[in-house]
Amino acid sequence: MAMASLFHKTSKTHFYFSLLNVTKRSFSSFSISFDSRTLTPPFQVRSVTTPTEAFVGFDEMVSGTQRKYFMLGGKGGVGKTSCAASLAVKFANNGHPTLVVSTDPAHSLSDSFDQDLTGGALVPVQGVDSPLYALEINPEKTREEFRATSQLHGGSGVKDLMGSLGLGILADQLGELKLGELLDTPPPGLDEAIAISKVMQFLESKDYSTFSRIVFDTAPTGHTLRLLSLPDFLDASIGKMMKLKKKIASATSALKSMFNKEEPQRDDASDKLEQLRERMANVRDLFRDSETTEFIIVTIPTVMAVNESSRLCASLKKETIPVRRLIVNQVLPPSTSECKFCVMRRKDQMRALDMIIKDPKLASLKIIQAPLVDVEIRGVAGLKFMGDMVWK
Ligand SMILES: Nc1ncnc2c1ncn2[C@@H]1O[C@H](COP(=O)(O)OP(=O)(O)OP(=O)(O)O)[C@@H](O)[C@H]1O
Repeated sequence: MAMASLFHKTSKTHFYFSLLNVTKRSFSSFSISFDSRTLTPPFQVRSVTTPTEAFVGFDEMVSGTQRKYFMLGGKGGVGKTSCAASLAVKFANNGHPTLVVSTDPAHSLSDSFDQDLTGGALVPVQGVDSPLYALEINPEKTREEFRATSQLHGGSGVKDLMGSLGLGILADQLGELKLGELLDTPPPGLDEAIAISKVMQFLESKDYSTFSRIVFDTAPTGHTLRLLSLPDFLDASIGKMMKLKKKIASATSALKSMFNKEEPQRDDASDKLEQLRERMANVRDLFRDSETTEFIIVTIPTVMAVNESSRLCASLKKETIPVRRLIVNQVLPPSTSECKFCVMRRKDQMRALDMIIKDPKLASLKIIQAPLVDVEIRGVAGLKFMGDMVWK
C-alpha cells in the first residue's frame, strides 16, 4: 500500500503495518501516534528548524549500472541494519542485483529480514523484484572453526580454511609462525581482516560480478574504523615482511650459489605477497573512491549518538573515505497529545538535532530524518516501507 494512502486513512493515524505483514510490536508504556495534519510524506517533521533534506538523493544512488558500494555505520542500536537492509531492498526493487553484507560480529540481518541468513554463505532474500542476496560474515565463528580445524588436523586443515577465506597467501607465509598460538591471542583487527578478505573475493570472483550494488551493514564505530584502516596496516606489515623475505632469499641464494653453483631461485612466496599487497591496495583505494563508494552515517537524535557520529565523521574524513549523508533515525514527531514523556523526549531530540546543524563536520552532510515508528520494522515488506520513507 502506498504511504500516502496510509496517511490519508484517518486524521490521526497509527501506522497500519498489519497490511504490510510487519510483525507488530506492542509498546506497553506508550504508543506514538502520527498526526497526518502535522506530518506529511516523506515523514518530514516540519516544525524542526533544521536544514534537513526532503530527499536523500536516491536517484543519484540508484543511477548507473557500474558497481557501487554503500557502507552504513554508526553507534550501536541506532538502526544501521534497518537502514542498510531497507536500502538493499530498495536497490533490488529498482533493478539492481544487490548484495547486502553484514560485517558486524553481532549480526541482525536475519532478524531484520525475518529470514535465516546465517551460515556465512550467500543466501537469496525472497520477496524482491531483482536478485537480492545476503551474507553474514561471522568472523568469531570462523576463527573458532579455524582453531578447531587446526587442533584436529595438527594444522593441516588450516591452509584449506584460510584458502577458502581468501587468506591462503597469508597461510603460506605465516605457516611457520604457529597460527594456533596466534589465534589464541588474536591481534587487533583479525576479525576485520577476515571481513576484508571476503571483500577481496567480491572484487575478484566471477560469482560476484553480477552484483551492481553492495551494501555493508558494518559493526559499531570502533570496529568500522579498524576495518577501514586495516588495509593500510596490512600493507605496511606486508611491506616489512617482503623486505625481510627478500633479504633472507638473497642471502640464501648467495650461499647456495657459493656452495652448489645453483641458479638463484625465483621467490614465489614474495610474488604472492606482492599480489596480496596489491589486493590490499585495491581495497584501500576502493574505500576511498568517491565514484564507487560512500559511507553513510546513521545516528539518532541524542547527545551521545551525535557526539559519536561527529567523531566518526572526522575519522572518515581524515581517512579520506567519502561521506556525504547522515541519517537521523528514530525522530519523534511533534506530539499533539498530553503525553509529557513524548513532549520532553522530543524537546531533547530537538536539542540534539540543533547540535548536528552546529557541528561543523556533520552540518556539511546531507541530513535526512527518519521518524520513530510505533512498530518494529521487520521482513521485506516492512523494510520496503522503511526504504520508501528514508531513501527518497
Ligand atoms: N525508525 C525506526 N522506528 C522504529 N523502530 C526502529 C527504527 N529504526 C530501527 N528500529 C528498531 O530498532 C532496533 C535496532 O535497529 P537495528 O538493528 O537496525 O540497529 P543497529 O544499529 O543495526 O543495531 P546494532 O548496533 O545492535 O547492530 C530494531 O528493533 C529496529 O526494528
